[in-house]
Amino acid sequence: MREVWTTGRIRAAEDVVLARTQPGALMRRAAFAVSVHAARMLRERSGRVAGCRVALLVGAGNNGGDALWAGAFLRRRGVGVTAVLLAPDKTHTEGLAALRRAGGRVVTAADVSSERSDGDSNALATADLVIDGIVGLAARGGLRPDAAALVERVTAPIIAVDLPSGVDPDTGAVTGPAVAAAATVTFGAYKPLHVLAPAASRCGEVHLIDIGLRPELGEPDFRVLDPGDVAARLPLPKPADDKYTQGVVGVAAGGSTYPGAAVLTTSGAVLTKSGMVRYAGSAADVVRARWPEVIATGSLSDAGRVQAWVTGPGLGTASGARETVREVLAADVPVIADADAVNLLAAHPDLWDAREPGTPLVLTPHEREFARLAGDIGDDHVAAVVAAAKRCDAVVLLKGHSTVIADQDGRVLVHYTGRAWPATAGSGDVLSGIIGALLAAGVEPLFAAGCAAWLHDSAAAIAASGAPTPASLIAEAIPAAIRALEPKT
Ligand SMILES: NC(=O)C1=CN([C@@H]2O[C@H](COP(=O)(O)OP(=O)(O)OC[C@H]3O[C@@H](n4cnc5c(N)ncnc54)[C@H](OP(=O)(O)O)[C@@H]3O)[C@@H](O)[C@H]2O)[C@@H](O)CC1
Ligand SMILES: Nc1ncnc2c1ncn2[C@@H]1O[C@H](COP(=O)(O)OP(=O)(O)O)[C@@H](O)[C@H]1O
Ligand SMILES: [K+]
Repeated sequence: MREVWTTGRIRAAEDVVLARTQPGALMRRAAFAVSVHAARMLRERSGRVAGCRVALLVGAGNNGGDALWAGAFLRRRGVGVTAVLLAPDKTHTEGLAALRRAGGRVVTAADVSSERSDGDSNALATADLVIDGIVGLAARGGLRPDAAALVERVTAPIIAVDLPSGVDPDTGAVTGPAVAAAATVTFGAYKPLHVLAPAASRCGEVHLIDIGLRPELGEPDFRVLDPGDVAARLPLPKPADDKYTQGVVGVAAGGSTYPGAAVLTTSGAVLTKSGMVRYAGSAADVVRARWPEVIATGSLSDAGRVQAWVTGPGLGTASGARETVREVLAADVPVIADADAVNLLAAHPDLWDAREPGTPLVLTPHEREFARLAGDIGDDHVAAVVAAAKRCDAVVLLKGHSTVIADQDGRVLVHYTGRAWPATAGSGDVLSGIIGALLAAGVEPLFAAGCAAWLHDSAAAIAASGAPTPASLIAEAIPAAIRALEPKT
């Protein structure tokens, strides 16, 4: 499980560690790691390290200090290094002295922008690699114009120190010009921007360097599940199981207007776990035709017992749909409410009263549904989802390029995909079915949502395999996504 801390928490831990270490030791350790990754990138891209040229973009603070020290270490390996200073009066003193001692060159941003053609002012044009030390944890807003102008001139790959400059470290928002790095070397802990869209897509591969902060960090602000975490929670049939003991999933979705939603949601449920799936609604015939093993009935009252209900996809918002949501919420089993069920809950506050207190509820809005349910999402998606989860007394999963999930206790999981294959009509229906299957099997709601987001993305990647894929094929790839996890049977 990858653990993530916000910058305030990281700063506090740094203060403790700084107080007991030699001045500058932490920075040198961080910078040395940057130099190692920079050298590796140089070797991979040009087959050598000595003789290559590296330009450093150096801002006003310690992030610039890291870049300067990294430059000094690279000089020792025979790299030609030129530092481009954005704030010559505020440049990190020891870092600058170290680079100069090592034989590095130093120019100002103004020199580079003046288009002179001597070697130093050409540093950006001739660099094999650029190290971004403009701004780190202190970053606020997009790059300022002088920094943005410098970055615009870069053609070589960029290695970002701690984070790509110009992105918001705590929200991952990108509100102005920002660096797009080929790789990022970060220190002490992952920060939110490394796993939150859109900033995460500007990091390249992220390398975490231990600088001794972990013991001082405490509980993480949020977590990212890895394949092992998902595999450990997947419900697989045990020798003593029968079709009922594994938890029966009920699907109350779709209908005569949107029979496809009924099929896609049911597919997600059928393919995620063994046992039984029931369907209740006016698309019963279509569902039965696609999945003969599903027990399909025309109405909820005939549906029989289930251990979790999935509702919302393709349901519509007419009075019949409202009654379906009300009945499902009153059923005293965990419920996953998606799409129209979210819209109905937003539009008809009385529906909340139908819910049995304490019964798990997972809400899975996309951004527009979230806005109807809980107001404008703003830049800080994690804070907005945490607040909504508390207010709704539910697990809330916000869909998107990074999926953000929170429960009513403030625990947060984030899934960053880095691929956009699931952005296709009906894929949310499949996700609902997966969540329903995991809820029915007794997986804790926060992790049912988290594992489902992971499985869904993995199934989409397998189905797509480099070309666009429809939601039906995402569902069909669920077994392959599960097999790839090699869960213990
Ligand atoms: N603490 C430690 O032990 C260790 C810390 N380490 C390193 O320190 C980094 C944090 O350093 P930091 O706190 O000195 O600030 P930093 O991020 O360099 O910002 C510098 C200045 O940039 C400016 N600025 C702000 N926004 C901007 C924008 N959008 N565009 C352009 N400029 C902008 C603003 O200056 P202003 O111009 O407002 O005076 C700000 O003060 C951390 O990320 C890690 O790399 C490692 O060495 C490990 C050990
Ligand atoms: N840009 C994106 N990158 C990756 N995944 C995305 C992106 N946009 C949407 N998704 C995912 O695709 C699914 C879309 O769900 P949803 O919006 O409910 O679609 P539908 O209602 O058509 O089924 C969600 O799982 C969401 O997280
Ligand atoms: K940076």
